[in-house]
Amino acid sequence: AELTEAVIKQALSEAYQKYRTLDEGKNADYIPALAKVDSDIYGIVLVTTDGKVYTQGDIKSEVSIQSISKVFTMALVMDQDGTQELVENMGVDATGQVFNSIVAIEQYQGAEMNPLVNAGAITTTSLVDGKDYEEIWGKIAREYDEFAGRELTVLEDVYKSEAATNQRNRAIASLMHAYGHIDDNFLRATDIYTRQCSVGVNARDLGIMAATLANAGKNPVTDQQVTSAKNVPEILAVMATAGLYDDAGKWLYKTGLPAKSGVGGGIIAVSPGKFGIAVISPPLDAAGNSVRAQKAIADISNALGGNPYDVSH
Ligand SMILES: NC(=O)CC[C@H](N)C(=O)O
Repeated sequence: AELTEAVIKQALSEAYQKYRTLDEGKNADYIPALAKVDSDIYGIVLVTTDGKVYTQGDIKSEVSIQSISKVFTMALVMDQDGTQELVENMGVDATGQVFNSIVAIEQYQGAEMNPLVNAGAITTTSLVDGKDYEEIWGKIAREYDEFAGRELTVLEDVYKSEAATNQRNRAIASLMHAYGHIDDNFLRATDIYTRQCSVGVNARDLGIMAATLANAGKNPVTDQQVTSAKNVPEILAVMATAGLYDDAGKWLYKTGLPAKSGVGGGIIAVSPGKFGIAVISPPLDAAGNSVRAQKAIADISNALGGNPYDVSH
């Protein structure tokens, strides 16, 4: 199908209606504040690489970005240090394990994994240069703002709730320190990581962030080059192999799209050169991926010929 306005609107509206009453999955509850988020929030946003924004449902409610943030800190570190740094530190391979796996760290002493699982992500955050917490946080926050095209804020209740209950992530950071991947500031890195996960985003923000990746690192709404174009194929490769954790294979099989989920209920997906798409819906499946978001994105992308491996249309 050609990507006309009518075709896009139709695909969004069909997927929105089809899954509105779906009653599967449940909110993440290992971070207490997430259990309290309204499970009925449901919004879909598709942004084309020429900057047109299409929306359905709730595009105002903010949820915490959670693991989707990992993609944008990865981009920041690639711009700072070049693209080899991460490969040499924690690697760019799927773990086949849950996102906060300790087994995956033990297996190769913190190597042979990737920046999109907790161990690799906290390590990536630890690599952002800066003289103190404030300077490092400022760089991360600015990067996210530029991807979204507006100033985002931290959801302080989510931050406090996770900071009080993130013993497991502190253990992960400590192990990554023990294996020489993170320096002595591993607890500060964990705290900054927790803060980055608590940034509030609505479906529109996530759609624009995804479209910036679809558009070679240039935000198609603000026209700002946010990250170097040469980083993007490498970021998308890691999203394809590990963006939906241990279900990344199933997802890629169905859609062909590099994507990233977060336990706040958001998923972004990228059809390179065509569009970015995002859905927010908090109830998750057992792997920690939004149930409605996976279904809606798969339907919409397949209706629009978004799968880069499918050249039959
Ligand atoms: N998968 C996720 O979204 C996890 C992010 C969450 N902040 C954690 O570290 O556990």
